[in-house]
This record gives sequence, structure tokens and C-alpha cells, in this order.
Amino acid sequence: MYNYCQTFLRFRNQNGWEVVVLRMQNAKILVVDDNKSVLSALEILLQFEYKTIRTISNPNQISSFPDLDTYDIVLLDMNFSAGVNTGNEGLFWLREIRKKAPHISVIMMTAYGAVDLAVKALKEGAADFVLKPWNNDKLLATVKSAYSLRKSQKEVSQLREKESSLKQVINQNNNPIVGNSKALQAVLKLTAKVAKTEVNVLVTGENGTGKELIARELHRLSPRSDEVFIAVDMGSISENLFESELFGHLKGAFTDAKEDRAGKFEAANGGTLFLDEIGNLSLQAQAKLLSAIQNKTIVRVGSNKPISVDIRLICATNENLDNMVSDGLFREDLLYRINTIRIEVPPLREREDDILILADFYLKKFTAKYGKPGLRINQTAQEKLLAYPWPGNIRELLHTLERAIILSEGNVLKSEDFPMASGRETSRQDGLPGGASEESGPKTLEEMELLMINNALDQNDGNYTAAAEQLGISRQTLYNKLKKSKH
Ligand SMILES: Nc1ncnc2c1ncn2[C@@H]1O[C@H](COP(=O)(O)OP(=O)(O)OP(=O)(O)O)[C@@H](O)[C@H]1O
Repeated sequence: MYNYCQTFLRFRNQNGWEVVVLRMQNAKILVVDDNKSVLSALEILLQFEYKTIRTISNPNQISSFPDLDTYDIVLLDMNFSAGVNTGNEGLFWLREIRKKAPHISVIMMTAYGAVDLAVKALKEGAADFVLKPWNNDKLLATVKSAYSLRKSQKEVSQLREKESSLKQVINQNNNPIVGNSKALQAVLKLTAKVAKTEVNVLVTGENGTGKELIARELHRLSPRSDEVFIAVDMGSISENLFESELFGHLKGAFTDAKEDRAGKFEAANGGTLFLDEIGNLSLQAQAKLLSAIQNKTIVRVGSNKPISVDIRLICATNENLDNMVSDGLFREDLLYRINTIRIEVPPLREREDDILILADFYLKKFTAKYGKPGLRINQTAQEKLLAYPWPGNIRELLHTLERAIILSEGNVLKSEDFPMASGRETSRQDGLPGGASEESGPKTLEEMELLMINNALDQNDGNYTAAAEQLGISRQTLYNKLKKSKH
């Protein structure tokens, strides 16, 4: 009696009876042998374990065998013509199968004493071989491991497929870079030039100017564009999570480490890692980052095993890192590492030519989103948009438009639909915000920003998140600006 114990599941039902269920593998197996009794013996043996068994006695049928590529395993005899023992026929058919369906695991069946032939077959891609006459248990074990191999190959290829579609989704840039100004065109030209290289890039500029868009463009135009682009906002990572977020951790390394986890460096391996708000890093975190960049290796928290990583690094900041270096707040050696090429994205107020083009782009986008086709911006409103200094840059412009479109009732957006807090034109026509007179009003951009922040906080009952949202800046930036104004 064969040992079928792995094939059955035994359990007791609610009446206490032992129930035995046949556990069948969903595999499809094809057996090719010119000896009919071999075919029936193998069919009987295998049908207890595997769902689909087909047999053919003439190998010529292999070429025209329907849905061959849906099979998982082929058990293939090495010698077909009676009296011929060279095994060449078997090798020929092995090649044919591998040509038509390279993923199939082929197990060769060879006569005792023909092991050298079997080795030849292994070199040509066979998964394994069994000697005839076979031992049932051994044959079942061989088929079982060939099927496990086949299953894991299937899983790997499915995972690869999923990975590649995920990469496409992650890398998909639904936000094109819009604008015609000379300043933006110069930035795009430099971006395209630098993208082809592997150098580390530092993208600088005020909040909302499009630094992340430029970083994505650098990746899109780079030789790594088929790999992932991973963005990390350093402003939102707390000091004690920095290491685990970036370098990963082992299970049990700290209280919340319930399982091993790869960090962003490993996730970005082969692709681009974008570290936004790099100026927010503590000196301690800067030292760890520098070591990872210099050595091109990371060590997961709780481990001492270095892991090599291959990433292209892009950093961004709205801070003046040179000043931070002078003030001892940023490591000079780190700045030197991340700063091979610097791309400065100009603020929107310095590229006025882009304002109406951007407004038109986002008008189309939001009118489609909110089902308000045909909405247009009238002349005075356009002039107001052009005159406003946009301290929150493009992010503020698109939030302003979105709000105006949501609240609009007619077909035309007028000046009063854009209640900006302040601006060159606004201050002339509508008076300064918060009742400030021209003399007592803010004199510098920083003062104006502070006034706007305070107004937004008032309007949102002191809620920082809502105020930041209204101004089109991140909560962290709002904090930074308030902190700066107190010094
Ligand atoms: N040239 C542009 N064309 C179209 N949309 C733009 C452009 N520049 C920026 N945007 C949009 O403005 C928003 C802010 O851009 P982004 O996040 O790239 O700015 P940022 O400088 O990285 O901001 P932060 O410093 O706050 O991280 C995004 O929604 C982006 O799609």
C-alpha cells in the first residue's frame, strides 16, 4: 500500500466521527511514455494527489497538444523508439516543451544506469529525474517538490507583475508641470540635463513652488524611471521614528516593532529616494543619514547586519541650508553630499507669466471635478490673481481656485470670489487685511506672511491644520514660520 498520509486531512466532526478528506493539489500533470502500462500505473498513482492527469503515448502529440502551457508538470520518458537507448529523443522533446512552455517543470524518466543522460537533461533545464522502475514514494516526492518549485515560480512571476503595476501607479505623475515662464523653462532644462546622471540633487525653493514635481520629473527622465520613486516628508517624521522609517527595523527592536520591516531606503532600492524638508532633520539624524549615503548601506534598527542599497538621492528644502550650516544647525559634510547639483525653483511671484496658465489649468481640472463646466474667470479677477504675491505659491493658487469653484454660483468667477488676504493689487483696491492701514501694514514679505497666518488662525478658531490648509502650506511650515517670527 502506498504511503498517502500527506494526501488526507483527518478531523472529528461534531458527532465525534473521524472524517477523512482527500486533499488534492490543483496541479495539471502530463505523462508522456510509449509504454501504455507505465501510463496507466502513473495515472492511478498520481490521481490520488493531483487534480488533472493526462497521458499520451506518442511524443509527436506534444507539439500539437492543446493548452500545453497550462500544465504544471510533464513526466517525460527519455527513450521512445523501441530498442533505442540514446535518450536523444527525450532531450529533443524536453527542448520542444521548454520552447513552447518554458515555465513547465519537466521530470525525466530514465532507465536505470542512464544517469549521465539524466544529468544532461538537468543541464538542459529539466527539473529532476526518476529512475525506472520507480519507487512510488520516491516518485511522489519528486513530483511534489517539482510542483512546489513550480508554485513558487508562479508566485514570483505574479509578484513581479504586481510589483511592476504598483511601480507604474506609484510613479504615475497625474500632475504635469504647467507654465511657460522663462524662469520655469530654465529649471526644466536643467532638470532634464541632470536627470540622466546619477548625481545627488538638492531642490530648493519656497513652499508650494513645485519642488516635489521637479523631483518626480528628475526620476521620470532618469535611467531609473522603471523603478520606484519613494518620497519621504522629513518634516512629519518624529525624531525617534526617523531611523526605523528610513532604515527599517527587526521584530522586537522596540515596543511597537511587531514584525521585521524594511525602511524607505530599502523600499527605494534601484530607484529614487526623495527626502523632502531635509532642513528639519536634527543633527543626530543628519549624522545617521550621512553615514548611510556615504557607505551606501543601511542597518535596520535592532540588527548589526549592513544591507547595501542602490538609490538615487534627491533632497528638497525651503530653508537656506548654507545659513543653517553657518549657524551650526546643518552639517556641512551632509550638505556637500546631497548638493552635487542644486535646482532652485523660483516663487510664483517671480514667474507671473505662469499665473494665468496655471489658473486656467486648475480651472479646467476643478470644474470637471465639481461638475461645473463653462465656468470662466473674468478680467478683474484675472488681474487680481496676477497682482497677488502668492506666498503659498502654486499650492495656494490651486486651493484658492478650488475654493472659488466650489462656492461659485454663476458662470463667471469675479474678483470677489477670490478673497485673498493681501496682495499688491488687493492692498491698493480693497484695503489691507485685518484693518491695517497702508502706513501701519506689513512692510516685508515675512510680516505679511505672519499677518496672513494670524488671520487664518483667527478664521479657523486657532486650528493649525485648518489654517495651514487654507493658506496652502503644510502644518509643519506654518509652525516653522510662527517659530521663526518669535525669534
Ligand atoms: N508647475 C506646476 N504645474 C502644475 N502644478 C504645479 C506646478 N508646481 C506645483 N504644482 C502643484 O502645486 C502643489 C505643490 O507642489 P509641490 O508639492 O511639488 O511643492 P513643494 O515645493 O514640494 O511644496 P512643499 O515645500 O510644501 O513640500 C502640488 O499639488 C503640485 O501638483
